Amino acid sequence: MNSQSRSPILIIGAGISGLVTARLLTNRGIPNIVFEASNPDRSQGFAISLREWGYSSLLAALGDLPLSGLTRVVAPDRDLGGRGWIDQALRDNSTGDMLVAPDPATTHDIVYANRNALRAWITDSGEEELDVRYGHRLKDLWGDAGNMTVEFENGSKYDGSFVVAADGVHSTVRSKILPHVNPEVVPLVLYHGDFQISRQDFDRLIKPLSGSSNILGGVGDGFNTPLTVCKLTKTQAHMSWSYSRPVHGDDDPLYRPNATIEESKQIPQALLDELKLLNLASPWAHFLSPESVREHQVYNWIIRCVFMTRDDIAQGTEKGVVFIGDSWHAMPIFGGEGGNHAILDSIELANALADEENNLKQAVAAYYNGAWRRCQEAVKRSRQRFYLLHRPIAEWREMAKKMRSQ
Ligand SMILES: Cc1cc2nc3c(=O)[nH]c(=O)nc-3n(C[C@H](O)[C@H](O)[C@H](O)COP(=O)(O)OP(=O)(O)OC[C@H]3O[C@@H](n4cnc5c(N)ncnc54)[C@H](O)[C@@H]3O)c2cc1C
Repeated sequence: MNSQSRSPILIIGAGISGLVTARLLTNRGIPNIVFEASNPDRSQGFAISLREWGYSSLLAALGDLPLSGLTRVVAPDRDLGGRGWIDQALRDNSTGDMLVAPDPATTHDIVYANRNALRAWITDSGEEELDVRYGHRLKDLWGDAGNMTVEFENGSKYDGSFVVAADGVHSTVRSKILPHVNPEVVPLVLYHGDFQISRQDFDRLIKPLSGSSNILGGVGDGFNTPLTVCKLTKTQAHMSWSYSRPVHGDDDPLYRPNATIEESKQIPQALLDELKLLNLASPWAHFLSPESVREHQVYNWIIRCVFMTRDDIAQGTEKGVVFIGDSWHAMPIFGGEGGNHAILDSIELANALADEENNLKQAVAAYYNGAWRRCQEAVKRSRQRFYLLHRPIAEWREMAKKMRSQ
């Protein structure tokens, strides 16, 4: 059978996992179509960390591409010849002193990547163009393995052999076929602010502490305030800050698990009041002051975990669906792993589909057999990392003292 006459695999979602899957299937001549709810010009300016085990696997799967080809396109500091390096150091954000110094053995393990640029790089990493249909928000799906139909809010319908649910933590596919699987809100507070400053200000305020690192890590007494570079040019720095901490008691005004998207974009007075009391040193004090924050584009992330049983997965397979990325294992972002597992899922699924093209259910079972334990362990690790990163400052200082005396 030639690839034109085979029924396509229908991929819902053009995030990291959907695009990597589509790219790898397309490179292997397996027909597929990606459907994405948003428009092509959507912007997700912020960056994510790609770990060595994530980006190396991706480069290998794409045909042993060189790392330099990736960093040249996705590194936030690429315009200045940077490679998206981060030093993984943590500083006391009330003094600027180093608490956890960079470990020379691991400082090249992470590449920081601008999300928009990463999506474009994945899309372009092959000879044949990807078939991505933007403005297609999935409404419903039905059928069984080998014979699926998907319907979109714009009224269009498509037939295909199997559905790949790459539609993220709020997966419509999951809610349709496994409505009992609900994301669990993790009790933590996370605000994120986007802002731009001149290169002069960047060099004066941030660079003396960050050096060439694309993240300036800062921890306080049970809270975190990293400053991160999204894009650095000769004249401008597009930056973001995060402020995170565990939830305080039952009436925490900054914990709003039911906030709508619009509410999440508003800046609560309680946030400004709290930031004022943090006693931050420069440069954090400069960017996290109530006056500055009022000028920033602020977003309150509500962090959710998704957990599925083997039984859920088996039911999904019977209904002609395979899950990848956050749709089946969204995890707290503090491990910096979710996007990397989305990449590995996609690689492993594409390999399995290429090996067992005539038996899709078997291919999907082989994929889950490999991915299951990796993803469950990552969810656990990410939860633990949140608590480690938000420990009391006395513990951080004690740890720093011990490390210095070793
Ligand atoms: C603030 C933040 C920082 C993070 N930092 C890191 C990090 O440093 N390192 C890391 O590895 N991970 C990080 N993560 C996690 C990482 O972003 C996710 O794990 C990753 O994006 C998951 O990819 P995905 O393709 O599964 O889902 P997504 O990236 O969420 O993509 C899902 C896509 O599906 C589309 N979609 C949704 N519903 C529909 C529908 N009904 N019809 C059609 N399309 C639909 C969406 O528009 C979206 O494009 C971070 C997450 C956040 C929120």
